[in-house]
Amino acid sequence: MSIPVKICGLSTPESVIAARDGGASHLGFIFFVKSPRHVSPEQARDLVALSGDCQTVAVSVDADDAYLDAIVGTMEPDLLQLHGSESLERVAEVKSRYGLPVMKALAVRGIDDLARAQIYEGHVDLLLLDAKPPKGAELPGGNGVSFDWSLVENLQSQTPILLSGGIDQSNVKEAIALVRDAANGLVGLDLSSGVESAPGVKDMAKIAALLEASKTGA
Ligand SMILES: O=C(O)c1ccccc1NCC(=O)[C@H](O)[C@H](O)COP(=O)(O)O
Repeated sequence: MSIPVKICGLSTPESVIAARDGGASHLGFIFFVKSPRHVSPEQARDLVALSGDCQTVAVSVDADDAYLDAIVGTMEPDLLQLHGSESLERVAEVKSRYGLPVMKALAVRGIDDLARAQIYEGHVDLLLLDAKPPKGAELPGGNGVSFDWSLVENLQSQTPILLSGGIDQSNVKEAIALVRDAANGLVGLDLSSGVESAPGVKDMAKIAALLEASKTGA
């Protein structure tokens, strides 16, 4: 049985097509200028035109209304991923302003970070558990590092969760097994660097291989 997989940081038609045809459930587009994966709302709109049946996700970091207005109005995403330190109040504002489902990303290093995830329960449509960025990192996500996945055993969430951070060919089998065995809310995976040949450069063969693994678990 295949599990939902979001491929994030797509910025070219080739990579969108590879993710779409490989069976990705969600396609993520990054709106964060410091990221090598950053796209403009207009670029995202053109890429979304190739997205087929995939859910399209606009990833922003503590964005203000003006920027979100431009993103939503131009690209028309299916889902908003908030990858900064957005409060519950800000999440509620965003949900009501755009009428779109919201996925809140949370940075995890230790057990206390998972406790914070519970705060968003019932207020967001999806949660994404990502690794805390390494010291000095410029990006809040897309760093290719994992957190200790054994921590998710402590989780009990009614809100569906995507597992993220440093998933690649070397550990995807373990990640899939975690999702398949989970009775705690984990429903799928999210990844970016693990299907790249260099930061921001997606590798079509890696995308195809990872998505194939998500179907077979092998
Ligand atoms: O990927 C980025 O460059 C990025 C920049 C700013 C905010 C979020 C970002 N990525 C969000 C994602 O959903 C990534 O897929 C997630 O962090 C996992 O990335 P990776 O560890 O590289 O698989």
